[in-house]
Amino acid sequence: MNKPVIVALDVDNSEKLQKILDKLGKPDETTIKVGMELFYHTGSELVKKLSDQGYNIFLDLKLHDIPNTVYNGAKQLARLGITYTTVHALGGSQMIHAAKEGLIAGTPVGKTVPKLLAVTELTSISDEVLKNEQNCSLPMNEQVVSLAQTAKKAGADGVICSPLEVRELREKVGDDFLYVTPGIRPKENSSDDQSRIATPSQAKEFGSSAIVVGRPITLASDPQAAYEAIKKEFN
Ligand SMILES: O=c1ccn([C@@H]2O[C@H](COP(=O)(O)O)[C@@H](O)[C@H]2O)c(=O)[nH]1
Repeated sequence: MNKPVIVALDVDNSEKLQKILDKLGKPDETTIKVGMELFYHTGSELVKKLSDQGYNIFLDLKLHDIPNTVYNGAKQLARLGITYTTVHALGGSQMIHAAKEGLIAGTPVGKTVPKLLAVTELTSISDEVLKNEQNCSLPMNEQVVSLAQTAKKAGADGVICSPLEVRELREKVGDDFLYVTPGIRPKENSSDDQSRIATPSQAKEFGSSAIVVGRPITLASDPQAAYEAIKKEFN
């Protein structure tokens, strides 16, 4: 089976959303990511609607709060028919565990519990920012491994990381864990807010379980051709 290319639908209205969805093919073969922009604009009703249409939904709200608040938030998200959701691993093991428990408690009987992915270091964070702004004494790869180990012990199903870290993560954290990787740029010399980037074929070579791609598809002159090319390169 093909590994998912998750399309990040970072748009601010339903018309733009529909235009992109029309290019992506059958809902039950498509995984879409609803992030802050779309969710804050349209709310949970849209997520339920997309789920009812058959899309696999990655709801990426990156919860990060005290464990009790995250438990109750995750419990609400589990009612929306989503496949994946996210927390920040930096929230700590108790918070990650609370998110998982909230998802279990909120999932309707007979439905599958959404997979919990913990964001390690955002793919926009560079080595310099990690050291000089986060004052982290570990190099990026060790910091990401450490956060992934914490997330796994706390009950997460996987992590969000850069493809550049997946090989080491598979060795040190295991293959029984999901490595979902944004920071995908089809051209190696891209320069934008992403920092730890890789091409779809590098992500495949390094062992990403799934890739998350936004602007290289949504801003392409032909989004359908861009999506198909990325799927081909990753699988
Ligand atoms: O570390 C992270 C965590 C999440 N993201 C999200 O992925 C997409 C990437 O979009 P592009 O347009 O391909 O850069 C975006 O929705 C982010 O919120 C991430 O990039 N890095």
